[in-house]
Amino acid sequence: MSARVLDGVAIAAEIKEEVGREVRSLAEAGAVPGLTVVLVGSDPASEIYVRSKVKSSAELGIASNLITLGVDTSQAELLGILQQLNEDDAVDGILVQLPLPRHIDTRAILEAVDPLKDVDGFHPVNVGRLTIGQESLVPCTPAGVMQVLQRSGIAVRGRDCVMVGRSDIVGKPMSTLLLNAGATVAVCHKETRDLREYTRRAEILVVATGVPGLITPDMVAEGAVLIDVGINRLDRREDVERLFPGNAAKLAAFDKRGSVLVGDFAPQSYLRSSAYTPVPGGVGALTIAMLMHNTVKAARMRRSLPTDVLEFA
Ligand SMILES: NC(=O)C1=CN([C@@H]2O[C@H](COP(=O)(O)OP(=O)(O)OC[C@H]3O[C@@H](n4cnc5c(N)ncnc54)[C@H](OP(=O)(O)O)[C@@H]3O)[C@@H](O)[C@H]2O)C=CC1
Ligand SMILES: Nc1nc(=O)c2c([nH]1)NC[C@@H]1CN(c3ccc(C(=O)N[C@@H](CCC(=O)O)C(=O)O)cc3)C=[N+]21
Ligand SMILES: [Mg+2]
Repeated sequence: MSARVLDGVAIAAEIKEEVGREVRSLAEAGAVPGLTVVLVGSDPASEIYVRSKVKSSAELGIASNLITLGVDTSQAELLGILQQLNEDDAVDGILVQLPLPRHIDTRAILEAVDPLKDVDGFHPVNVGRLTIGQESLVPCTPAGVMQVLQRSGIAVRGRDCVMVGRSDIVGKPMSTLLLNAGATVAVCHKETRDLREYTRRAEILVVATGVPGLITPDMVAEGAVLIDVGINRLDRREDVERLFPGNAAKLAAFDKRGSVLVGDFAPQSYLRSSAYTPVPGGVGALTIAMLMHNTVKAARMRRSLPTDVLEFA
């Protein structure tokens, strides 16, 4: 079977186009949506992501603001900044980039963001609302996966879905969205005794573990849809050779940049699928598009404007 590549970049571009139209109509009504990103410390990966969020905002006409804080910022200082942002009427969306330095209690910070401005969808109020199927701000990566499925004509209702990973930011909200959409969902993790027993049964297999090449062809049902959320940077040539035997393009990419990005699926498993999301260029591209979507949604919610015009998450 020849597998279809689900082009995350193209789908993200389509969504950004739609969100851009919403931004312009809000701006005409005098309500330019505003997004503030808070970055504590200087993790290089976080700096890249944050820059790309600010750049996308600018492209769409969202007023973005980046607050960069030193790695020694105290939890109390960060809470004080969040309180100011919660009260600032020009700020529709607040995102605190994760991971935070170890001396800061991540949960305490996520709970300090006004749920109406919580564009990550990580506040317990939004988690709860999602669970009971009420309108909420939905975590960007899982919401992006639902967009990929929907816009690629892949039905979810009644299908057997397996989610590998149970984190609060990807695995759990992803399994909730699939369940709410009518799928039968199994959620697997490190303590799952026989992972293959589950993955082999999946018609739609979503994997977010951060383990490069975890899912091998023997773990995939013929014709399954594979959604690879994992983003792993390989910086040793022998790891690239092991995961991509005979793949000249990946090796060339490695030799050019000194590292490559890979997902959680061994590439040979794609051959058994009917469709799959590549890494890079798959789910990752959707995350930022959905952040832009959530910022506009937050702007509309806070002004009691209808959100159904853009309700696709
Ligand atoms: N595309 C995007 O936009 C995004 C991509 N990511 C990427 O997705 C991946 C996951 O992120 P995140 O959810 O934050 O990661 P976490 O580390 O928080 O969670 C990983 C999950 O995978 C499970 N897991 C790990 N190893 C195995 C294994 N060998 N077998 C079965 N389950 C396993 C863990 O199980 P247990 O709970 O038992 O420990 C855990 O539930 C990462 O690669 C990350 O970079 C993340 C966010 C956005
Ligand atoms: N509060 C918070 N919210 C987040 O949403 C959040 C976070 N913290 N911390 C880190 C993770 C990771 N994340 C990604 C964003 C964009 C890409 C992305 O654009 N990926 C592209 C390009 C990747 C590249 O070339 O480097 C791709 O996969 O094709 C990936 C991953 C958001 N996260
Ligand atoms: Mg912590």
